[in-house]
This record gives sequence, structure tokens and C-alpha cells, in this order.
Amino acid sequence: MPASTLDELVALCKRRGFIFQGSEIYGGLQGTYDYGPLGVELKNNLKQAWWRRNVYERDDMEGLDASILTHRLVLHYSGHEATFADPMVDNRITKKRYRLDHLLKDQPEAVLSRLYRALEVEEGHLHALVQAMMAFPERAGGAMTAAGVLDPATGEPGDWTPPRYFNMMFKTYVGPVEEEAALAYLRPETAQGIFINFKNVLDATSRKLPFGIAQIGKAFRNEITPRNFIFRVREFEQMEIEYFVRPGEDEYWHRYWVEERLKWWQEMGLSRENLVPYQQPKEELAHYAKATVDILYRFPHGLEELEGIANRTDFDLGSHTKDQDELGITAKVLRNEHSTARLAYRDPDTGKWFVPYVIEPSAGVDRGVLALLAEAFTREELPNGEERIVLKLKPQLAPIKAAVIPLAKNRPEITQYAKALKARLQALGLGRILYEDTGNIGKAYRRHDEVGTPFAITVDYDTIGQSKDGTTKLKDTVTVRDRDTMEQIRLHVDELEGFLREKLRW
Ligand SMILES: Nc1ncnc2c1ncn2[C@@H]1O[C@H](COP(=O)(O)OP(=O)(O)OP(=O)(O)O)[C@@H](O)[C@H]1O
Repeated sequence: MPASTLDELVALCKRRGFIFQGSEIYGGLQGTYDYGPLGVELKNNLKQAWWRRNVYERDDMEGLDASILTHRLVLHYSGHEATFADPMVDNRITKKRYRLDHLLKDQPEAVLSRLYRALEVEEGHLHALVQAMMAFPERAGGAMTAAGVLDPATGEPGDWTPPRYFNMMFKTYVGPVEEEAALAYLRPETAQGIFINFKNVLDATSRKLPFGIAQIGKAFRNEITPRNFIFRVREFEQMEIEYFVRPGEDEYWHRYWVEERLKWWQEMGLSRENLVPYQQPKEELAHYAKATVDILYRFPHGLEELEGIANRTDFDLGSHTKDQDELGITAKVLRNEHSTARLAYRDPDTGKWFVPYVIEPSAGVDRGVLALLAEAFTREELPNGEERIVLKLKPQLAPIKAAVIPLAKNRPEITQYAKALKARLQALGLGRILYEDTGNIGKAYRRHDEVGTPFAITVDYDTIGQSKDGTTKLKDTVTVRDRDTMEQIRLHVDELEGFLREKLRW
């Protein structure tokens, strides 16, 4: 029986050290979680599996690790300042705060006209006016005061601050002075770091289309209502690919990546019945997307997005490139007045420049971990009527690959043998091997079932050549217990390397 409720998983995660509430001892910081000794292993294993598949096993992918602190212009031209946000403005006199577009909508026409002129925006285009004001907030604040924008609370003209966004992006200040010019963001997605490095990567690697850039890293969103454990949090990790293709080939590659990603999640152990591809209808699409397929997973709290695979057209590179007018960009992008790089591709045959289209498979690491835990959690009734909880994670993903257990803790020959064996197996580089000498053997098995350790290796009297029958024929053999079947086999210690390598191979 899989986990039926999130509470069951939350309890297991806390009890066994997978995941804890962030800042817990001070009452917790909402929307943050800390990965404990086992959680960090599981999460790393998932990320490594993704990296191996998408970077190492392919010949058309490069990796990247861009910075989390991001220049505000990156997120300006990406559209995040405008679309991840509500623009806000304060009246210094009344201390009232307003959403800028709502405030302007209700102003007398004469006031609005003055503003349009001040910001050099064509009359009647309120959206463009707001965007222009947000692009030049210092100028906009002054212009609002000069134009006599009224405060609805008093009906009197206000003394307006520069407008600013209040949105899901976390702001910070880079350098010692907290001023507008020093403002930067914690990235709300890893993707932008890839787009702005497109030319760097292309120049450094001489890639030909199609090719991709892959990145794993933290992203931050000031979610208004974080909930459902690690499903919706304010600090999370993403595994993102931006796959660059020729316009016209985008639909093929979009379908290709949906299939690839579905297959990969199944390889990670998620069952096909719990994975539902969902084609977003036109009205749900983000403004930059031509098509998006979400991979939904049947989480304990409901069917929700695990990964999104979007056809983002030439919006992203087109937004961040210089020379926009020369590149025949099809997406609607902001006029870029700051970029110093041509984020385009020169066709090796025709010599013509164009902006590649982008297919983006974007998956949440934390949502992945939650899905793996939910899928693996199993409550089993044993033949003797007892119940056990077992985490049936794929051995490759399990936080601990094998536990080496001395049968008797008070026999130095046995404990020393077990410690040496642990060190020998650890040196194979297969992941974490644990020397386990807490509790009796039954408790050790139970604990390792619950945290998903696929193999329990026990060093006993036979191992050290002290068999009950007085012979030494079982010397240097150990028992290996399988987590799922609970069956035990006896292997010579020299066979363990081959055994583990085989079982932990992808
Ligand atoms: N607040 C969050 N907490 C955890 N993971 C997240 C969060 N927001 C996004 N993700 C992950 O990043 C992936 C890509 O981000 P994207 O912007 O497409 O999400 P989204 O469509 O905004 O998600 P949602 O609609 O659930 O808020 C998502 O599929 C998800 O796995």
C-alpha cells in the first residue's frame, strides 16, 4: 500500500531524517525546508541521475551553473519584473500604497495625458505606459507628482515615490548600499542564467543546432501560500534544460522532450499510471509559450505539476539579444536597450543569422523527491502478522546503498571486520555505505527497510571463522539481505563488489 496521506510521509521524513521544517527551533520559516542526512543523499542521487542522463549520456548537451544573484535587467527583459509582479507605488503624504495600473486607470484624462507625454508613450496604451514607468521608475515617480496624479483616498494630488514591483521574486541589494541601483534578484527560475550565457557557451563549445544547456540549481519565489510540504515552497531547486532548435523543427523537438521526460521519470521509479501529460489549452499558456505540456503526478494531495515542457519560441534569446531588429524575431519582446551580446546563431550553410527556438523541460527537484517518496512508501503485512514500512526506492536512488552490520557489538573481531568491510565497500564509489551498530539486528533491518536501504550485509561468527560446527568453511562470507524480498543469501566478501556494482548499475 503506497502512502495515502502527506502526513504519513511528513512523519517518516522527520522521524528518519529526510526533511525538516526550515528554522524549526525558532518556530519555523514558512515555505522553507532543510534536507537531513538521508534527504540530502536522496536529492543528490536524483539530481545526479538527471545530470547523467541529460548531460553525460547525450552528445548534444552542455552543463552550466549560473549565479543565483541576478542582475535586474536580466529579469526585466525576461518579462519577470512585469509578469511575476504587481506594480506598486506609495504616496509619501498619505503613506497609502496602490497598485500602479489600478491607480492610473481611474485618473482624469488630463492627468493621464500629461503622463503619456512625460514617458513618451502613445496615448491610450496604459499597459505600455506602466511598463515604461517601471523601466524608468525614478523618472516615473517624479512624472506622476508633476502630472498631478490623484490619491483616491483624499482626491488630492500626491507626492509619489518611484513605482516598484511587489512580486514573487525575492529582492536583495548587492554591495553595501541599499539603493535602487544596487537592487538584484534571487532568480525565480534557473532558465534565465542559461539564456544570458547562450553566446558564452556557443563560443566556448562551437555547438551546432540542435543542442541544449542543462542546469540544476536553487530558485526562489515568494509564494503567497506555500503548502503541501515540499510541493510548494519559497526556496526550491529546479533541473532545467534549454534545448535550442531551428524554427520549424520546434514542434518535433517539443514532442520528443515530452516523451523523453516521461520515460525518465518512469526510470526513476514513478509508475506510468501516476504520470499524466497535460497539454495546456491556449488560454492557459504563458505569453511566451507556443505550447506547453505539463507532466502531472498523482501526489498524495492531488494530481499536480511535476514538470513543465514548454515551446518558448524565440522569446528568450530574442528578449536578451542586441541587434533585435536585424534578427527577424517572431516573439513579442521588449525593446532591448542594454544587451551587449548577439544571442543568435549563424547558419553554417547560408551564413544567415537567426534566433533559435527553445524547448524547455523544467522539473522541480523537491517535487521529484516528494513523488519518489510517495511512490516508494509501502506498508506491508508480514506472514507473522506484523507490519513493516518499507521504502521501495530504486537501489540507485536510495540514500544508503548498503548497511554493514556486525552481528555482535561486543566482539572486537566481528566489529573490526565489519568496519574494514564498510571501508572497502565505501571505496568503490557507489554511494553511501553505512556501518550500522545501533540496536539489535532485527531493529537494524527494520530501520533500513524504512529508509530504503536495498542491502543489509551482516558480519557474523561464520565470517570470522568461528562457525558453530567448528569448521571455517564459511570464513570471509557474509549474509546479504534484500530489502524488498527480505531473503538472505550468503556471499564471499570478494563477491560483494561485483554484486553491488550489478545491482546499482543504471
Ligand atoms: N514554489 C515551488 N515549489 C517547488 N517547486 C516549484 C515551485 N514553483 C515551481 N516549481 C517547480 O519548477 C517547475 C518549473 O517551474 P514553472 O514556472 O513551470 O512552475 P509553475 O507552472 O509556476 O508551477 P505552479 O503552477 O505549480 O506554481 C515546476 O514544474 C515545479 O516542479
